[in-house]
Amino acid sequence: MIAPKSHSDLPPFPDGLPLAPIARISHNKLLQNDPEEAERVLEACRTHGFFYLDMTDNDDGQTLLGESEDLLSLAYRAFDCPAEEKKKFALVKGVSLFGYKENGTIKLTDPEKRPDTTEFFNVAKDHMHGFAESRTYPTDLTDERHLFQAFTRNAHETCMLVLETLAKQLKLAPDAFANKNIFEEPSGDHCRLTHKFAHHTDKSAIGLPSHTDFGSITMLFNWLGGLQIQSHDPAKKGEWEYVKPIPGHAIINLGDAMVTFSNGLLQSGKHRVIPAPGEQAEVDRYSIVYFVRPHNSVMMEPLEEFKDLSEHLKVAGKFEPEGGKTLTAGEWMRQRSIQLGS
Ligand SMILES: O=C(O)CCC(=O)C(=O)O
Ligand SMILES: [Fe+2]
Repeated sequence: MIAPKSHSDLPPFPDGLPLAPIARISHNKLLQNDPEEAERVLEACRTHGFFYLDMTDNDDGQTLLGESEDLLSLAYRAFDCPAEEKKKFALVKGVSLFGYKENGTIKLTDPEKRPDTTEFFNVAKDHMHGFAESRTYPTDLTDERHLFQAFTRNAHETCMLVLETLAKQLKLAPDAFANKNIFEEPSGDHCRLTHKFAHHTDKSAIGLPSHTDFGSITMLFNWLGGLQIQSHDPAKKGEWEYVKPIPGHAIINLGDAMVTFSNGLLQSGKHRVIPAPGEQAEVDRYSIVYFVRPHNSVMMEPLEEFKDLSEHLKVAGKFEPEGGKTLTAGEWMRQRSIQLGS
């Protein structure tokens, strides 16, 4: 294991690579209801479905940054144990999204059938808060229950600020999206710790194959490059561009559930993880992710206000619910997780 000890130990992100031109949004301005910043959030979510959130400019943001660093240290410890130990906590595909996913799994929709080089621990918000009966997790993780509780609550709140901003910009009730993602209701919300091995003998392997997240909104903290999204510039359409990590900034992206709720007005950006560029490729890569997913009883259909948009747009992932009927979020998540292989 080649784990960095802090930001200052990390090799630099090289110059001269194609960077995704995604907006930098101020968390503080969103908290202050700044109308121009709100407009920029809507624009980002109608185009890339991705933006940076500057968390350095207010106390809540600083708290979350601190918690993400604490979870990074925890991730170093949690993954640094024998594979056999970690596999005792394996998630069961099609049954539950929560638990350990080893590297080397293959996404069913990946045309090239490449194995991935990333292992995960998916830790359910409901298990950490006692909103649902918990599965087992390694004691390294359960010993940090309070950290998971604080991080998931704060990350959820920040994600709800984004959803409220979008709802207001779209002239909906402020809670039109937030009320589909109620913190205390059973849902697929979880914190994911990821670890990508620096060196891999299988040259066909990829960090994470291209995908869209399938929940409502994702908040991501990473420290090394490798994350890429596809360009929206018509001249470069489909070309992959790096989302360079910026210290003190989270990366926010929308998932397919928001595409469904908005009937295609809002976008879920396709993304993937490849080996970190330049010297960064020599270091194991970790990320800390919080996924907000609609709570299990929500119907996966457009909001009333968007039902008559002339054309019903399909979600970005090639996902069609079985039988074409409207699913509850619980069933939708189950079907998507089987397809994703994670
Ligand atoms: O690690 C990253 O930068 C992205 C992770 C990701 O896309 C995911 O876990 O869905
Ligand atoms: Fe993702």
